Amino acid sequence: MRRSKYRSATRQYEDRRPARIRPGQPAAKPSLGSTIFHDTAMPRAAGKGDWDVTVPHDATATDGQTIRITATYTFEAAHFLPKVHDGHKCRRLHGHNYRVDVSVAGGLDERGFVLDYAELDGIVQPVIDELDHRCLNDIPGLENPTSEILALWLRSRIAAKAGTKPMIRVWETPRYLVEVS
Ligand SMILES: Nc1nc2c(c(=O)[nH]1)N=C([C@H](O)[C@H](O)COP(=O)(O)OP(=O)(O)OP(=O)(O)O)CN2
Repeated sequence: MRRSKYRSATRQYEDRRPARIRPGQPAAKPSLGSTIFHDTAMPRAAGKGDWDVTVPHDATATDGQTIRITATYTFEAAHFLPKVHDGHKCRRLHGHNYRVDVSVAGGLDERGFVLDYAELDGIVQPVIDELDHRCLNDIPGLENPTSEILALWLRSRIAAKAGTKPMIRVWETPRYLVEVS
C-alpha cells in the first residue's frame, strides 16, 4: 500500500518537474499565499489530511531575507607549506582529510529552490575530484596551498562554472576553518 502511494506521488512529481534552471537565473515569482508543495507520499497526521506547505508571503526573498543553501564535500590530499620557516612542521609533506562547505545564496525559483542540491553537486564535485588524493602543491595555483589560498582557488573555480560567487569554507582539520565570501 505504502509503495504504490509512493510510486503514484513520484509520477506526479515527475509530471510537474520544471525545466532545468541555470544558477543565477532570475527567480520566478509565485503569487502570495500560493501552495508550493503537496506530496501524497508524505505521512499524514491522523485526521488532518494531506500536508500542504503554504507560502506565508512572497517566496522570492525580495524583502531583505537571505536564503543560502550549503553542501559539504570531503577529500583527502597531501601538501606542504613552502613559505613557512624551516622548523615549522607544516613545511614537511603531510596530509589532511579536508572538508569543504559550499554555499550559494539567492532568490527562489519556481521549484522553491535557490538551486537544486544535485545541480550544485554537478558543479562542485568535479572540482573536488581534481584535488582528491593529490599533492596539492602540484596543482597550478596551489603551489603554496594554505587553507586560505585553497579557499580562494575553490571559490574562483566554482564561480566560473556556476555563474555566481559562492561562499567557501575549508576545514583543514576539525578545529581549523577558513571562510571566504
Ligand atoms: N592560517 C593558516 N595557518 C596554518 C595553515 C593554514 O593553511 N592557514 N596550515 C597549517 C598546516 O597545514 C598544518 O598542518 C595545520 O594542521 P596542524 O597544525 O597539523 O593541526 P593538527 O590538528 O593536525 O595538529 P596536531 O596537533 O598535530 O594533530 C598550519 N597553520
